[in-house]
Amino acid sequence: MSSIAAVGESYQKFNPRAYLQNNYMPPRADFSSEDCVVPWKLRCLAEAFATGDIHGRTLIDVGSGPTIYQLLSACDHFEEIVATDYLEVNREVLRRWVQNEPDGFDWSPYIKHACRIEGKGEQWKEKEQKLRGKLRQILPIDVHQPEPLGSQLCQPADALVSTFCLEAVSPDRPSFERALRNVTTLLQPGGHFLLIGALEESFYLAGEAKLSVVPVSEADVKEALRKSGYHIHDFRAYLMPPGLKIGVDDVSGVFFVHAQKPPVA
Ligand SMILES: C[S@@+](CC[C@H](N)C(=O)[O-])C[C@H]1O[C@@H](n2cnc3c(N)ncnc32)[C@H](O)[C@@H]1O
Ligand SMILES: O=S(=O)(c1ccc2c(c1)CN[C@@H](CF)C2)N1CCSCC1
Repeated sequence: MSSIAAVGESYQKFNPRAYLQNNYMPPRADFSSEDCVVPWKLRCLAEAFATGDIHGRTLIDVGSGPTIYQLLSACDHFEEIVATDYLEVNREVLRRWVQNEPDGFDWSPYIKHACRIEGKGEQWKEKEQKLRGKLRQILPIDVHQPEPLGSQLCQPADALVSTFCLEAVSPDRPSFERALRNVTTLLQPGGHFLLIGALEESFYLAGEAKLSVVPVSEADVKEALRKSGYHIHDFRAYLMPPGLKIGVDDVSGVFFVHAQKPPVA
């Protein structure tokens, strides 16, 4: 079995509820200070969209998983948001959230925080409904394919978002770089890419699944973006406090990148 096939096999045991528990619920998900990692991530995304430079008809989220926090500040700037994931179990979690099913994950702390830092006086229920209205497609994706969305992509997107995906699905640095090159085909020339990921992480848990992660440094991420032709507008890193290392992963830090695909030469 190829190493990429082995990654796909390992994801068959991925448990969305356990993943959400490990990473998006207290005590790890702490909003008590702007210096905590979750407020830091939301602020990175809010500030990127607040520039007014990132807008258009369609934004694609690559490897959405069972989460929507990464789309909260995007929804005012795009007509349509496309969520994607490799696993049907995750796409079903997202569909149930969009349909406001009773067993959905409570994203309200994230939505309230996004409204607060955006400072537009938007009510959180208003933003929640707005995002539900914009999330019109939830598609299968495989970033290891040259055409990650297969024949489902009618035209390249105006922007991409991707959070904790590429390094978590790539067995090594070359496949990480290839995956980035593959997803870049989903983006219009001149389009913007907001990428969040784990620094120097080698594994994470999601229920029975123990997933391997290719450890990447800041330099590795910048090199991969350079090889795919991107201009980096902003690169930030967050050093994980020791208290947040509780055994569900060995992440050392988190990176945020705002990059732009060159316009057609
Ligand atoms: C660590 S989770 C990230 C989820 C979410 N974006 C977040 O910020 O928490 C990685 C996601 O990548 C998805 N995935 C696994 N293999 C993939 C592949 N070949 N192509 C695209 N996504 C994949 C998994 O199903 C999972 O939802
Ligand atoms: O936002 S995080 O930095 C975060 C959020 C998600 C993930 C990681 C980290 C690291 N492992 C990833 C596996 F790919 C998933 N965070 C980690 C500390 S507690 C709150 C969640």
